[in-house]
Amino acid sequence: MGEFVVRGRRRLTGTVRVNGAKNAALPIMAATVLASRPVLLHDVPDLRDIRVMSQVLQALGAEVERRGSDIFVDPRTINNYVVPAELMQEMRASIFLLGPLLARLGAAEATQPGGCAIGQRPIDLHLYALEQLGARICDEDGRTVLRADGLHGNEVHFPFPSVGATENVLMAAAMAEGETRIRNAAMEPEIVDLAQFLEKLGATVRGAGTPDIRVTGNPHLGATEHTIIGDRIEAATFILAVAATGGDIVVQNCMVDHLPGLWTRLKELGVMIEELDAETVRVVSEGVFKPCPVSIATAPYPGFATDLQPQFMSFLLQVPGVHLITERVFENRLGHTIELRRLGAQIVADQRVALIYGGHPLHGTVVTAPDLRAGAALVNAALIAEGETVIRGREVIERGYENLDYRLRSLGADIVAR
Ligand SMILES: CC(=O)N[C@H]1[C@@H](OP(=O)(O)OP(=O)(O)OC[C@H]2O[C@@H](n3ccc(=O)[nH]c3=O)[C@H](O)[C@@H]2O)O[C@H](CO)[C@@H](O)[C@@H]1O
Ligand SMILES: C=C(OP(=O)(O)O)C(=O)O
Repeated sequence: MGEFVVRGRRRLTGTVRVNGAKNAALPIMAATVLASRPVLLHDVPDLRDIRVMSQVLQALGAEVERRGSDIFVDPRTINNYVVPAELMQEMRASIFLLGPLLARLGAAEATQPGGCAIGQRPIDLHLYALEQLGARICDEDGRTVLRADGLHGNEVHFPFPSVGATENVLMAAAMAEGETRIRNAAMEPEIVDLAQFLEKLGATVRGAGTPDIRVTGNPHLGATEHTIIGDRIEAATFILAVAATGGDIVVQNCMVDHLPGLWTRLKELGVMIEELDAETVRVVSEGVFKPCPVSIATAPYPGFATDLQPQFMSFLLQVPGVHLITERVFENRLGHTIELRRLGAQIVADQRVALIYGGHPLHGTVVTAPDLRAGAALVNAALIAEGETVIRGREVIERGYENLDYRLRSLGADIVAR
């Protein structure tokens, strides 16, 4: 198991460019199954999940090649509808293959997906949505098997705006006959990016980014090139790091509109955020805050992103006051509170709610990343802690952050990977 070693209390200065978003790239890579000719994707981060998705596509019969920060996919040779069980276990995003495979080959077969252990994460909404489009679903020895004699547009009404289920049905609907209406759809920027990719392939998608999406399918989707949007969670992780440590950084390829809840809260606390242009921000912070209680609750977009909740908690450790964080999206996403306490953080938590007593000094120790964003939160906390912190489980963090140590070092942090 690899680790990061951080010596904290360094001011961060310089410029960092945000990579393409993992959570936009993964569904778009799955959607290449729908294309009838080769697809070129730009700005795809080189992360383990992306490599696993490439392996899945290859196992299905596609030709996949990384060319620098691009990924080339030739889906013409896809002829297998079974997602290998060992690759399914590697990541949650393998479930994205169900919709595209069903649409293209009339069948899809998969086992339960893996991914971060932050809750039960069932796939019932994915299956419900695909069933509405004509899938027949059965369970065969723990494998979920879907079959369809052609998909047909229909109404899909989600009881909860699941990001992954919205993406899965969007992809299936892009090739289905007729119109699909998705009600209570997820509105995340990654959904909009997927919809734009599907439009470039030849589907008609209206309303992506709102709760009411209409898709008119096209059985003969073509080919395209597409640049993946900047990763809003990665951008915010860097911004919260400098807000807490103090410093002055410029963040490039940062979609200002994609982080609605964060700006107001940071500005209220005295962090200066200057929009240099639509994709570049300058963040200046003293790293010293007046007492100010903060309360946030995570929610689907445009609410406060659950993928930022752990990093925001680390930041609040630097702000004097009693703060409240409520995790509403996943039922088990406060695992970092135990590890943050090892660093001296004063936090009281149950499964969904945490009270953070901010403004107390942190001191370096050995901690373990329980999941991806929790691991990023530990790195950020180590940046403000006195002395040396060892963060075990580097691979877990590198699922979502490419070259994190190198990029933080370039901003002046004392961090090494080993
Ligand atoms: C690869 C990717 O893009 N991952 C993101 C995606 O995950 P993912 O697509 O898995 O997240 P969902 O929006 O589907 O899940 C949200 C909630 O719905 C529940 N649920 C979901 C599907 C289902 O069929 N049944 C069900 O009950 C989940 O258990 C969870 O409690 O959105 C999450 C919420 O913003 C983010 O934290 C993840 O980083
Ligand atoms: C939880 C995440 O990813 P996944 O859904 O792939 O587990 C994440 O990106 O924070």
